[in-house]
Amino acid sequence: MGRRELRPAVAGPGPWTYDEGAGLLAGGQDTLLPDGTAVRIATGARTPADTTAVIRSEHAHADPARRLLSARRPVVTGQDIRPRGQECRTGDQLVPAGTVVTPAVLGLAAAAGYDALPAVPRPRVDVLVLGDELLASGLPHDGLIRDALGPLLAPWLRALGAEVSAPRRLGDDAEALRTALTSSDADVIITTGGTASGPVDHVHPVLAALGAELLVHGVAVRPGHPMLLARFSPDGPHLVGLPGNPLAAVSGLLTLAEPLLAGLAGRPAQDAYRALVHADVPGHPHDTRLVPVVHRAGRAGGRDHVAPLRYNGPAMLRGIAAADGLAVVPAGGVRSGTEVEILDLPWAPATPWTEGCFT
Ligand SMILES: Nc1nc2c(c(=O)[nH]1)N[C@H]1C(S)=C(S)[C@@H](COP(=O)(O)OP(=O)(O)OC[C@H]3O[C@@H](n4cnc5c(N)ncnc54)[C@H](O)[C@@H]3O)O[C@H]1N2
Ligand code: MOO
Repeated sequence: MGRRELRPAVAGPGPWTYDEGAGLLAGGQDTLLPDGTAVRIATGARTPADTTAVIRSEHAHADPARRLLSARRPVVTGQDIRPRGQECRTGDQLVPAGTVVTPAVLGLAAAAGYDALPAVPRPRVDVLVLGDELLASGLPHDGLIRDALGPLLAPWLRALGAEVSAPRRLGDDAEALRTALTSSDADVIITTGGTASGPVDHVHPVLAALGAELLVHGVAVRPGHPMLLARFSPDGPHLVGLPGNPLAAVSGLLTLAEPLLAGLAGRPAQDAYRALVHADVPGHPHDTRLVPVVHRAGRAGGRDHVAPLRYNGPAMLRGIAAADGLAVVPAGGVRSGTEVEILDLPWAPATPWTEGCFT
């Protein structure tokens, strides 16, 4: 009983007699603890009925010769005994319907004894990257550029709760696109590029040939205005056509793909909120602009705000790579000190490395 790791469970006022050979382990049978006795007990083991308290080994003094245990400090009834049902009672609602099953929710469900949970599965997404000019590795050269969207989209879509297959690069090949669309068994197909009306822009012609219903055909947003949403039949699958310009694609990802995925997964879409913008932001003459921003804490009594970032052109990614949100800037632009709506990016607030060269 004198060894450090032992924690005696005691019944009634001390001192208590104990049996050196006895002990209770986690998962053991229920036992009794007569008044005036102690038994060593492992953390997590069920305390015997009538246990008054558990004493930490460092607060107990054992006399092996007399097989007598005493407490070095006052014992409070119930100390170190974790009662049953501390965080919930039978019939309590642990999480409301529609809750995202995070790792913590899974743990809570298991702790409460659930073996299965009714859940809406993650939407499955296929990503098709179009463009003959795209390289999968190495430095851009001879008019060929790196595919920036395959690497960006897959993890971003996973962060939005989707199950994503490895992006496929199809080039500018109408037949390959048609085959990929008709053979996909995903809930959502996301294409990049080919949304315009040039000779190798195959998205619209192929969708028309397949009889897809065009639900969104361009939006009044810059960058990203050629983005589109289509549906192959009333119960899906959906197709989100993202423009090829990388920041235009991000714009469609946040404003079309994200709410669609949330809807398919039975989740509410992102809560809109507004923040003070800390600089004049020029606007488009008639369309809304989405501008990468970073959140900043107000200094010296100033209010928290967002700062717009440079490198925000349709083909650019430096701004968004430093951002933690996109500001929704109405046509005509906003003056410094105006509140604007913010679309959050699905990761932690940006670190201050954006200071200086981006703002
Ligand atoms: N007649 C019109 N032409 C265009 C319009 C329009 O309204 N009418 N809108 C322009 C706008 S705005 C955009 S944005 C582009 C969208 O065109 P596409 O979706 O057909 O995109 P692409 O031509 O394939 O590519 C545009 C640009 O982006 C580069 N790109 C494409 N994919 C990637 C990728 N995976 N990684 C990096 N860069 C990529 C591509 O090389 C082009 O430079 O249409 C305008 N035209
Ligand atoms: O959508 Mo485009 O990116 O506005 O150039």
